[in-house]
Amino acid sequence: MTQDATLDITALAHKGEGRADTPDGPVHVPFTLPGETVRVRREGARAQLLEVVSASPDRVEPVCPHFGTCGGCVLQHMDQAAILKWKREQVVAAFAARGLEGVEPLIEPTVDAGGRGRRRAVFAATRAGARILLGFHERSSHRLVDVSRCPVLVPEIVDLLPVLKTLAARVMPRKGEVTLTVLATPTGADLALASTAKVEPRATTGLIEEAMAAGIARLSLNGEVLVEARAPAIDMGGIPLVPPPGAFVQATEAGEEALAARVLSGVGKARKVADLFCGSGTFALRLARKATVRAVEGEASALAALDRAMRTGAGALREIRAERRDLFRNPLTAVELDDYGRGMEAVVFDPPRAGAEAQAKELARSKVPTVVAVSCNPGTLARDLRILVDGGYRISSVLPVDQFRFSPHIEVVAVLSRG
Ligand SMILES: C[S@@+](CC[C@H](N)C(=O)[O-])C[C@H]1O[C@@H](n2cnc3c(N)ncnc32)[C@H](O)[C@@H]1O
Repeated sequence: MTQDATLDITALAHKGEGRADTPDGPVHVPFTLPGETVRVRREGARAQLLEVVSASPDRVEPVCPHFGTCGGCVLQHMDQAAILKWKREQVVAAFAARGLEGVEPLIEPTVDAGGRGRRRAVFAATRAGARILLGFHERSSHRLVDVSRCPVLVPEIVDLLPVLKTLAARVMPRKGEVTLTVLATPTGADLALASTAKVEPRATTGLIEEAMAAGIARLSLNGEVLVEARAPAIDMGGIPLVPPPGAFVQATEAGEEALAARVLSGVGKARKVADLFCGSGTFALRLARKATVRAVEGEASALAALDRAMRTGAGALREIRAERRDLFRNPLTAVELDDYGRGMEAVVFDPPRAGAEAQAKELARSKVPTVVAVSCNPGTLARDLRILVDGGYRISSVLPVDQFRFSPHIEVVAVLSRG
């Protein structure tokens, strides 16, 4: 049952939605801010904003015409300095929930790492009658918002939007969507298409010609490279890396620099380092300039890319021993990490959102002097740090990094040591 109401927003919940605390429980209202009084249409624990009756001083004009419908951004109505402060508070709250309150003074101000914009984007495209829609899904919906501009992406990707639409049309299934993963690189875009459509050889030729005419560096379809006009290489601390099609890379260059700088300073003078969940070597390739590195990762294609980058940078790098391993089921054990006194001097881990609980338990039993934890999820990070602290580690610094402007996401690097 819907019902119109006037509510006072008391907090910004972790998904970036305003929250009103009412006698019958919390109500979440997207696009509102703490301190605001708002008129809403309420349905149970959620409500739709109708009018801001009294606005927060942190309220600003959104920069994008798609804001409000497009599910890509949730916080364009909030001043950037206030967003950075709120993101730090999310880390503080996650740590406090695990009994790590004493760490609060060590949590630094959030680094604004939006830089020139996100260099990697994942779009969906679908057919709507005679038109192709390309963009992001509406919030909590399968409907697509057809995006013509986007302030969070680097301009090179925005300029490609019309071409992406025509390329998507060529591989559009009768029903459903095409997924387009785009990475902007200095040599041109790396475009990875995923589609369930059966694509005839003639259509593939047209696809390749059109992509080449648009200056796309590499084009792949369902994981298979169709054409590579130029290697889509990105710089990893001076070493060129060609990531696998559609693979994970840090969202912004500025974000990667901020995370990598803290990883390197956290590791310090350690000369034997493990980089766990290493991907294609964002940290390993930088660490290997001064240390021998054991790089562990679950994805074979990421390790193959790391291997090629290692060979390219051979003269500048020490040994990187790369290993494919499922670190959830089979973490590096305390015995392996310590290797009877000849083991790791530092361990870096950067897991997916689920965190690295099994690995943290092994580290907690080890004698590794320094651990650097990188995370995109403060909740699982706090859980893993609790395990490390209970195992005798001391947290020495915590750096929140914001590379997802206007979103509730936050990355964190925590440095720990044991005496
Ligand atoms: C957040 S990414 C970090 C990658 C890398 N550190 C970087 O900055 O580019 C997480 C990585 O963990 C890997 N991964 C996910 N589950 C894994 C598992 N169970 N075992 C090992 N690696 C895993 C993913 O393939 C991905 O490369």
